[in-house]
Amino acid sequence: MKAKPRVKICCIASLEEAQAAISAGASALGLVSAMPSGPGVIEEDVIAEIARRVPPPIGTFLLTSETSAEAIIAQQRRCGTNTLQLCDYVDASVYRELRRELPGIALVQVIHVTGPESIEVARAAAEHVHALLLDSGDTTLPVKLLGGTGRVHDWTVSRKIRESVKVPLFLAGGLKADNVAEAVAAVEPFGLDLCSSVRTQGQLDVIKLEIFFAALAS
Ligand SMILES: O=C(O)c1ccccc1NCC(=O)[C@H](O)[C@H](O)COP(=O)(O)O
Repeated sequence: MKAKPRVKICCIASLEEAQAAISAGASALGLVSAMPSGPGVIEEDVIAEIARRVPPPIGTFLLTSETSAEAIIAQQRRCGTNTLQLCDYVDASVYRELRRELPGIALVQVIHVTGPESIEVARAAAEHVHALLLDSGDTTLPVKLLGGTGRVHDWTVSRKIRESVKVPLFLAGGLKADNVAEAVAAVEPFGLDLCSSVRTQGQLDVIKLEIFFAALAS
């Protein structure tokens, strides 16, 4: 029997939400720093507090929209998370600088799956990072959409990406109890990432979390 994918609960807004997500079964937490758009942004001092208090081996992902090595390194040092999630695209030289300056910090590149052209983007990024996260944003809009869209993308493209890269892959974008089984069957990702579907009026909803984890387990 195949192992179930790990679950990352994103848009965590407080220590209480972090503890609720971990109790429900999350392996990793997403902590969203300044973004051009989206509902899940929190202050860096809150991110730092959560990162400090969460027990190992839970992944603490700092979501950043920064694209320069200098800015990303400074932000990771302020926040102290064990993982960096790059929500926008960066130059290859940035990955090299991050690896040199932040040894031990895992790098996860978000690929916004807009169509078959995303396969080559994913292949190139996979050479430099520890994992990819496939999401439904769009970096070409006048105000970039870098996540938290609640929208599903084309999972047949995601599947092709999974088959083209050697690094573990997280699937994100509109995942919920009703579609998680189909998503897992279609893509067979290492991990799942979700935000909107487990919230009610912006707050993490423990009942929705339970329903999601039960659907994944069934
Ligand atoms: O939620 C935000 O404000 C956000 C903004 C920009 C980048 C990422 C953001 N959210 C975190 C995530 O990565 C989401 O978990 C991911 O996009 C899936 O979200 P959803 O489709 O709502 O489940």
